[in-house]
Amino acid sequence: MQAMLAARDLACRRGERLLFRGLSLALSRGEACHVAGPNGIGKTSLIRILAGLLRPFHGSVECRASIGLLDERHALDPQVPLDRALAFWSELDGSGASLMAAHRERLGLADLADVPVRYLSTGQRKRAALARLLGQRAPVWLLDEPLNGLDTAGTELVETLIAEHRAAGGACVVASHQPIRLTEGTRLEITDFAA
Ligand SMILES: Nc1ncnc2c1ncn2[C@@H]1O[C@H](COP(=O)(O)OP(=O)(O)OP(=O)(O)O)[C@@H](O)[C@H]1O
Repeated sequence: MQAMLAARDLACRRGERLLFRGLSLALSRGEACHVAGPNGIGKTSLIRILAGLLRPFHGSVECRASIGLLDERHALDPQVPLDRALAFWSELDGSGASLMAAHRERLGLADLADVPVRYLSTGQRKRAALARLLGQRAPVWLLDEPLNGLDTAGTELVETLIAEHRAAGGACVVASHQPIRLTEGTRLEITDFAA
């Protein structure tokens, strides 16, 4: 099967430091990879390279589908109520108001539609970013620390959403220093590629 996302022989340099080298990965439909490693090893840097936001020092990335990126930058207008902040994206993504309302409900945000984004808690903001990710309907998910700020139920929900995404033919890379349940997923330890 042809890979949806393939990275070949990546090296990453930040400032004067070479973080990793010789790193390759390939994901086909339905596959997932947990990128693991301690703080500062280069997980976020790898996600940003895969997303096309950071140029690798060496190597290449090929992606045959659109990417949904979830990271610490939630890109939700802090000044407007949650439903308007999400509507901005659902209009751009063409996913429709009723579908976004269903995503809000699924993420446990139904009662927060009128609350300005700046008043949301850390976990609520993460849930809102996940609602936007669902609305985006991108086949390749790049999730950077998706469990940060989430309670136990939120963690289980993320694991379920990833499983559903894969079952629907999507692929997923998850960078997380926390354990995450990815059925039959692969694990990539960045320390194995430390320069
Ligand atoms: N723009 C930059 N210039 C120089 N160094 C940087 C830059 N951005 C990140 N770094 C350094 O690169 C290293 C890797 O950072 P990165 O955020 O990729 O790590 P991480 O594995 O995601 O860490 P964490 O688990 O703490 O989120 C860190 O030492 C960081 O200080």
